[in-house]
Amino acid sequence: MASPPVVSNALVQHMARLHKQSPLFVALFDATDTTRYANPAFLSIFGLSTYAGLTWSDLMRHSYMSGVGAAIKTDDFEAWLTSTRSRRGKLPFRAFETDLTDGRWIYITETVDEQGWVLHVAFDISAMRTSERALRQARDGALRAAQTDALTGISNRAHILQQLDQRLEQLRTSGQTCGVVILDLDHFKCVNDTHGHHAGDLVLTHFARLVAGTLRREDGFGRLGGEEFMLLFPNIEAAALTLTVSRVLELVRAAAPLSDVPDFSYTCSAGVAMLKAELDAKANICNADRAAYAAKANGRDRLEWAA
Ligand SMILES: Nc1nc2c(ncn2[C@@H]2O[C@H](COP(=O)(O)OP(=O)(O)OP(=O)(O)O)[C@@H](O)[C@H]2O)c(=O)[nH]1
Repeated sequence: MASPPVVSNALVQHMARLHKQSPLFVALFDATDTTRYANPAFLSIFGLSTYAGLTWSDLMRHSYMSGVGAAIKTDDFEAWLTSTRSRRGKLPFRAFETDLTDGRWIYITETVDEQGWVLHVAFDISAMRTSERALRQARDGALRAAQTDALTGISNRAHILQQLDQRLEQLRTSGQTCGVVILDLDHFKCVNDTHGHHAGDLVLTHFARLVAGTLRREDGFGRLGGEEFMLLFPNIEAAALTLTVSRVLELVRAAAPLSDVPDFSYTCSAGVAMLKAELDAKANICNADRAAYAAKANGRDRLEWAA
C-alpha cells in the first residue's frame, strides 16, 4: 500500500509563500480561538498588520469598535457575540456569506479538526451576480434562525442535538471523549411568579450569556426548552469537567441579573456524564438527566455525576 505523502519543510515553505501572495483570505485559529496564522489578505480585511495574541472574538470586537472588517449590524455586540459563538466551530465544515464594512462581499468556509482548530478560507465574491445575493442571504439567515434559540441567542434544541450526534460519531470513530451536562435553573417557576415573565426571560438571557462566556470555542451550549440547557465538552477529563461546571454554578450563584431587583439571585443544578459510545443519543441524555434530577433531589445548586 502506498504510504501517505510526507509533509516536508519545503512543502510547508511553498504553502506559506503561496498563502502570502494569495488573494484568498486564509486564517488558522487554535482550540482557544487564538489566531495562529493569518495571511496578509486576511489581515488587510481588518486593517491590521499583525495577528499576534488576537482571538477571533478580539477581531470581531475590533471590527465592531473601529468599523473596519466584518459588518456587524447590532446594537448589542455582546449578545451578537454569544449568538455567533454558539454556531462557530461546532460542525466539521460550514460555509456562509457575509459583507465587509467597505462594501465587499465574501464567502467564508470554516473547517474544524478534531482538536478544535479552525481553518478559514474565504474569498471575495463582490463581483458575483448580486441578483442572487438576497436569496442566498435569506437562506443563510433562515439556517441561522433554524439553529438559534430566539430568546437567548444560543443553540436551540435541534442544533445542540445535532452537535451531540456529531460528538457521539467522533467518540465511536476516533475515541474522542465528550462530557455532557444538563443544567436546569432552580425554582424558576417562582422567579416568574414573583417577578413576572419578563424578569424570567431576562434571567434566562443573562444565564445564557454568563455560561457562554465561560466556554471554550469547541464546547456546545444549547437550550433544550424552558429553563433546561445542555452543554457538550469535547476532549475533557472528568476532573476538569467537575471544575468547569462547579465554576458555572458559582458564577450563577453570585450573579445579580435583575437591575430593578438588585438583591435577586438564583441558582441552577447540573447533571454531568461522559458520553458512552454504546448508548444512543437519547440514552446518553437520559443519563445526564437522571444526574440532574439527583442534583435537584439532593438540595439543588449542586452538580451530580451520572452513576
Ligand atoms: N420567563 C420564562 N419562563 C419560562 C420559559 N420557559 C419556561 N418557563 C417557565 O419555567 C418554569 C419551570 O418550572 P418547573 O418545571 O416547575 O421547574 P422549577 O420551578 O424550576 O423547579 P425545579 O426545576 O424543580 O427547581 C415554568 O413556570 C415555565 O412557565 C421562558 O421562555 N420564559
